[in-house]
Amino acid sequence: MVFIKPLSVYITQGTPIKIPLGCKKLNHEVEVGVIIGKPGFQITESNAMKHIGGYTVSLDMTAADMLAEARQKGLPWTIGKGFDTACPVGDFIPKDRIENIKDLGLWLKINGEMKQDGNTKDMVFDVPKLISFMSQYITLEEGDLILTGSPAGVGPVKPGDIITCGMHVPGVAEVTFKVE
Ligand SMILES: O=C([O-])CC(=O)C(=O)O
Ligand SMILES: [Mg+2]
Repeated sequence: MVFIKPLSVYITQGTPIKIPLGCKKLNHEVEVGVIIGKPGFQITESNAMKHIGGYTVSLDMTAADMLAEARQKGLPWTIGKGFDTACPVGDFIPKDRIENIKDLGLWLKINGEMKQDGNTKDMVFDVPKLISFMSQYITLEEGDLILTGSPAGVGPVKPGDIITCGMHVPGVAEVTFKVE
């Protein structure tokens, strides 16, 4: 199952995360962001890594109550996943800085308290599989950003919270966002 966020909803550090109108449960989901470096259609799993340009620490911010309602009614996820500021991203991490994308630790803290601490080795579908699957249907373009699913510990944020997140990789800077 894949969904799309509008291009206009991604933000970088310095811009606060805003709770969408009427949302009563805004969840954090830290995810590895994969940035496409070389376009492709119907990419095989064995060729998938060649299409990656780099990575970023990403947040799949989710209006969980609105998403739950849409899910229950069988309606699209557009607002629950695609409201303004729903896709905070960190700096570009060149591909060669990540030794093994299948064994990469990522974490998220709220106000200094660890909430998510996972590893890509626990992913249901690994990164090459995700790239291959999506590209069977959608041409991937240079600069496309694929969020890859969140580890355990997803939960709500509230106004004033400071979210920090990062990867367990020496030299990869942590990312900070404020919730407004
Ligand atoms: O919100 C969801 O149910 C799905 C999702 O984005 C994730 O698991 O990362
Ligand atoms: Mg997610």
